[in-house]
Parts: sequence; C-alpha cells; structure tokens
Amino acid sequence: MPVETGSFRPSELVEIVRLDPGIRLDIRYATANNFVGRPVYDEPRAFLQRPAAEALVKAHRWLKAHGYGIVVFDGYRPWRVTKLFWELTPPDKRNYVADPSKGSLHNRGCAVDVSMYDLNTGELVTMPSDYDEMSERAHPDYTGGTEEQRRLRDLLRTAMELHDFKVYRYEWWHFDHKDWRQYRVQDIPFSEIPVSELPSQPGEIPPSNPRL
Ligand SMILES: C[C@@H](N)C(=O)N[C@H](C)C(=O)O
Ligand SMILES: [Zn+2]
Repeated sequence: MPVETGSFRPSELVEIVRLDPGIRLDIRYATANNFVGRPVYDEPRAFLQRPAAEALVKAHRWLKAHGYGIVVFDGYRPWRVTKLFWELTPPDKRNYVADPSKGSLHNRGCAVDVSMYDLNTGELVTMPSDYDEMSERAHPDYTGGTEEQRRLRDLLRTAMELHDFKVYRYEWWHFDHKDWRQYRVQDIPFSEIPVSELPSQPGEIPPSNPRL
C-alpha cells in the first residue's frame, strides 16, 4: 500500500443503489466476464465516498430527461485488486490500469466506471468500445465508431462533468470525483465496509437542473 502522509477525511463509503435504486449495476469484476477472466470480487456491489455517490445520483437524474440512466461497472476498489490488475496487464497497456505504488482513485472511493442504459428498452447502450477494452477506441476523444456511439459517449461525459466528475483521458467510462485528494487509499473488502448510520433517502438529494 502507498504510504500517505497528511490529513484525510474519514471514509464514508455508501452503497450507490441505496441512494437511488434506479442506478443499475453490472459488476463484471464479480463475474468471469472481465479482462482478468475470473471474478476478483466476492460480491456484485458498488460503493463510493458520500460526496461522489451523491454527485453520481445527480448525474443519473440529469440523464433521465435525455432518456438514459446510469449503469455502474465499478466504484470503490480494494487496493489489492489494483495491484492484481497492474501485474496482469502488459507494460504497453498500463495506461488502462492504475499504478499500485500510487493507488487508483477507485481505492479512495472517488472513481467510478459507468455507462448508460436506455430508459425505454432497459438495454445497455453501445459505446465506441467495450468496457475495459484496452485500445484507442476507449479514448474519450476517439473519432471512430458511429455518430450515435460518439453521441452517447459524449452525453455520458457531459452528465458526469456537469456533476463534479472528470473523465480519464484513456477511458470513456472512468470518471474521477473532484474531492479525491481528501480520501486515503484503502484495501478493505466490501464485506467489511461499515454500514452508514445515515443513508440518504432518494428525496434528500436535490435534483440537478435538467436544462443545463
Ligand atoms: C481497470 C479500469 N477499469 C480502470 O479503472 N482503470 C483506471 C486507470 C484505474 O485502474 O484506476
Ligand atoms: Zn475506472
């Protein structure tokens, strides 16, 4: 684990679906359908630090007016999983995984991997690349693919960037929350994450302005 000095906020990891059950999960790291080829999580769950989780709920509600909802592939990720990803990824593809000597922003509970589903059909949308595809098609500025794929990718980016997230320059699905510097790298498994005493109810998060 990286040695981190300085002061940090106490961790308050919240389970995303408790804030808004309309946010869907597709936790491929709890299945064999991921770039490792086997499950690396015991449970298909997703957590974020509270400010990031609340911002994600606002992005999801903003997207509603456009006919889409958020699908989460991954949120908080224990550090040992970042270390495993790094070890299994060829050196020339390591732009697509975080260096464990620094830790991933996922380890701080402040990064989230997301896509969108169509509110009418319930289907996951098609983006210019698959999730975790380690190629230039994954880059948020990739100019290939279809116009519709790029429109969807750019709509997701707009929704997230209006709500305090920043896209990662090599992955259209990876977004960092602005508060990431305030939280430490952690390695606790999902089963040991304390249950928050104060789960926000859906109505407690003010709606974002859908006209923005
Ligand atoms: C592994 C991929 N889904 C991802 O999250 N990559 C970034 C760079 C990370 O590991 O933090
Ligand atoms: Zn990510």
